[in-house]
Amino acid sequence: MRKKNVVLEKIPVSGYAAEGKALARHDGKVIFIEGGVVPGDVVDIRLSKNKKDWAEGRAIHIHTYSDKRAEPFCEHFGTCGGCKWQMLPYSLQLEYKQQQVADHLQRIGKLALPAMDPIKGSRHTIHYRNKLEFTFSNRAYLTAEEIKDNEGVVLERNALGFHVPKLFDKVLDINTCYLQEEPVNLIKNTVREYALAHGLSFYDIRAQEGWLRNMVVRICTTGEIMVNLVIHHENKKNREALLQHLLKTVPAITTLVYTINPKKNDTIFDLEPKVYYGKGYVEEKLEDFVFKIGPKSFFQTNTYQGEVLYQVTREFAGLTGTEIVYDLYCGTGSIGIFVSPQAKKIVGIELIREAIDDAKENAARNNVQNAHFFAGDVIDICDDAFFEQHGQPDVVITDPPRAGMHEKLVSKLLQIAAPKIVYVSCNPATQARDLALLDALYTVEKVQPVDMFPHTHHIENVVLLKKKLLAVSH
Ligand SMILES: C[S@@+](CC[C@H](N)C(=O)[O-])C[C@H]1O[C@@H](n2cnc3c(N)ncnc32)[C@H](O)[C@@H]1O
Repeated sequence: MRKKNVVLEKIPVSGYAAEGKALARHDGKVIFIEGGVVPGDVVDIRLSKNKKDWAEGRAIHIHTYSDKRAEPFCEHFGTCGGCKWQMLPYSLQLEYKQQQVADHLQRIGKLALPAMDPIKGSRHTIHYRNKLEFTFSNRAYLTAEEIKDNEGVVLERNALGFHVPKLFDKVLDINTCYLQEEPVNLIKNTVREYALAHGLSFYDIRAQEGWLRNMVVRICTTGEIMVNLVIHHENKKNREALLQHLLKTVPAITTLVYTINPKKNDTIFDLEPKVYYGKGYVEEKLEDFVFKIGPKSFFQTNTYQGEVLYQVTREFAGLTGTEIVYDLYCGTGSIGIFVSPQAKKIVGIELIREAIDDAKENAARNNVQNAHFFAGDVIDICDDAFFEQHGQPDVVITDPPRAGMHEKLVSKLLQIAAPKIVYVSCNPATQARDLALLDALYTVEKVQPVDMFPHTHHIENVVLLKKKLLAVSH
């Protein structure tokens, strides 16, 4: 019998597998390990799954620390769910990500790979995000040490920070976060201190009550800053006092909005943010294109690497000005708009209607006249009549969500048989699965991973597919 809850002792960690889990081999099995370990560490692992060929578990003790380790820079490392790879030097993070992409394409996709260029690392390894969402909670997460060191002391249980992984009702109070540039920490700490000093209630997710719920901060490379404060119900006096105090303390804020959310869930997409100060949106730049980002708009969260990603996509598309380009899963149309000067026509398709409204507005703001955007499910929209009406694509750019492309869309792409497909993916595993299906008609010509999220295991990967020259039998 293969027992669970077995502890394997003194196992050397050898590498990384998917989803940021570390990897070891023992007794003919592959062991996937959680718990922030690094290749070169020697660890004890408590197994939670134990199958014939593989097992899964958590490192419970480190006997020997790898000489590959780096010193984590954040005081919240280990508890916070973000930046989980701080214990790895950035050069090694990139090496493992590159390896992951190659492994997925070869193992899942069973593909012969062209020589891969090295992953494009991020110019900024901290302060690279333009958007963060902080959560207010009256159930602060306290570490075992905090509880032990403060015996008999009543600890502050109101927190403004991030959800702790796997604990839906616990929020880690964040002091300094390195994901966004200043003055974002000043904004967060100003709001928290004011709320505590004035007895404003922090949300209780279990009881579904409390006034302050979330705060979303966007900081752009243009210098513009937007804060969206999400409150449970209107309280004009408290709201105005808090927002005025915030503006006075942080005059760099260019627009301040608030959203009233009395619902059980946190999504604000079905709510109307109200502008308290400024124009109600911010503007972000990618090369010479300017994008309007409202409180509900989607935009690549790492602007610097978003630009690099789009440059790779444009280079792979190899446009000459004569091509009809389909931009599938186009979001707010940013890829299509970015490549539009080099194309004859852009056809963008996206499920979310509001994103398509933004795409149209962004096209108009940038004086792009050859881009056309359509709201709906790619599977429903991409039928023969649609291609007939808008033209057969010379290049298809596809950028699906983590789940990858629907099989029906893959079949349609095989039927349409555009000369080139540029596949942008935030999940190399589903990308590899889709590429295996496309292999019937396409060859992988180029592979370029781009690191959008330093200190995390997340990988973005761009693949250029070219239609095979199939032998014609007479
Ligand atoms: C990874 S994002 C791509 C965004 C965009 N290309 C960009 O660079 O900003 C994936 C997009 O696919 C959209 N989406 C998801 N399922 C879809 C579907 N079935 N049909 C059309 N769009 C879909 C999502 O709303 C999301 O905007």
